[in-house]
Amino acid sequence: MVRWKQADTAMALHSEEVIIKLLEHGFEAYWVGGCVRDELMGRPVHDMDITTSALPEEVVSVFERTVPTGIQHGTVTVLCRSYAYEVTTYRVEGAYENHRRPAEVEFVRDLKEDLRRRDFTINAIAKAVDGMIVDPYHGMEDLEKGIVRCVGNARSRFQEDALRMVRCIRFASVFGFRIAYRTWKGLLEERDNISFVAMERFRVELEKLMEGRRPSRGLRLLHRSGLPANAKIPFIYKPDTDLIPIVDEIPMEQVVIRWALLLYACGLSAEEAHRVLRQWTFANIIREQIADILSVGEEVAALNIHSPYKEQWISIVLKYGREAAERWLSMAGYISSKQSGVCPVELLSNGYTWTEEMRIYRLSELSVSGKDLLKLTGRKGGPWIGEIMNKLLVKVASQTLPNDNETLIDEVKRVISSNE
Ligand SMILES: Nc1ccn([C@@H]2O[C@H](COP(=O)(O)OP(=O)(O)OP(=O)(O)O)[C@@H](O)[C@H]2O)c(=O)n1
Repeated sequence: MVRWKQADTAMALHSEEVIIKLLEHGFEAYWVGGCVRDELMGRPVHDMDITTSALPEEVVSVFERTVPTGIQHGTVTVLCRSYAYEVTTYRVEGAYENHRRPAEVEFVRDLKEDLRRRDFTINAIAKAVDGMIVDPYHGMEDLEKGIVRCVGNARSRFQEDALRMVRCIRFASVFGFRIAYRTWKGLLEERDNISFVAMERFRVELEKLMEGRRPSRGLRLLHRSGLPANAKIPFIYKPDTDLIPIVDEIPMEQVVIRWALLLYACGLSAEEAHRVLRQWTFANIIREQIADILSVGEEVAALNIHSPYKEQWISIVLKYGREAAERWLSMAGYISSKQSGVCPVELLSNGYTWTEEMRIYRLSELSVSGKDLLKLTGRKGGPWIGEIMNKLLVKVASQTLPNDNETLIDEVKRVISSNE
């Protein structure tokens, strides 16, 4: 059994079962692509792709549970226990349609030919079930030197699939690799074809780039490549702001804050950020999470220095939620190391504690209700109830008032009589 240090043990074990079964039926089969690359680099392996000499229908006949994912392009998904493996037949690719996918593929029986049609040398390494590495295009050497290099002619590789140009920059950025001269040259020569790539595919690469080690480098490379302009994507990157390098300092797990900081550094308001993120085809939920962080910042910028800071902060927390508020505090902390004035010092040092100390978040948690207010005042219902209840919520949440019925009724009386 081959030991995979970077892969989930069960995932590796079952993928090996798949390979062995293909071998038992007289076919060749290897692990290939990202899993081999990531294992060699000591990076976590997320999925394990298999390449085989078996034709798609032969793969289907060998396994009990398969899904014909992209059978005309040679890919069958093999289900083994709770794992799914993409098993792709050795192939070379015919003419490409719109620089996106080959109109037809030709299945071949030689692994080296299959590896030759792959994008980069570091992705063109195969691993056999006995652990032997097949690396005809010297991907291991490029891994060691830290180089992203196309297999063979760069222009041809980029013509086949224009997304590979963005992948090239993504790999360079995430791995901290440099791009081979001819590969970069080929990219610049082919960059117009990026317009054939769907925004969703571009965005997925952008997301991976932002989750990587040094997003600022990838953003700079993207800017220099001219790809975003050709893809007609609203690329908001500003090379001259000294805030962008801070994006790299934010932990990868907090990628939402990285995005918010990038958009902030490029001068976008929450509303503009929302629009750009929609054009980039981000899911609603992520879009809102990012824009909410910026909204918190906008509300902080508008705080009234003559009113109690704590209560004003708590009302922002209540409006956008604790997560967005704390994310903004974190982002403001990073920015403050480079730029003053983004957040009042009092808030920067106390914001987390104030937020942590909140005991209630919702009107329903107050010990008075709208009905109590109606009974107490004898007035007709209307928006005034919501206004008073919200004031009470802010005061209780920020611990200016205790959450007991008697105190809150007194406060209501005071507010009404003073017409606040
Ligand atoms: N445009 C592409 C996409 C993929 N590949 C080949 O298919 C493999 C698997 O592709 P994919 O799973 O999309 O990416 P990974 O290389 O595995 O990288 P990651 O998981 O980091 O996206 C790649 O390694 C590469 O050999 C390619 O040649 N051209």
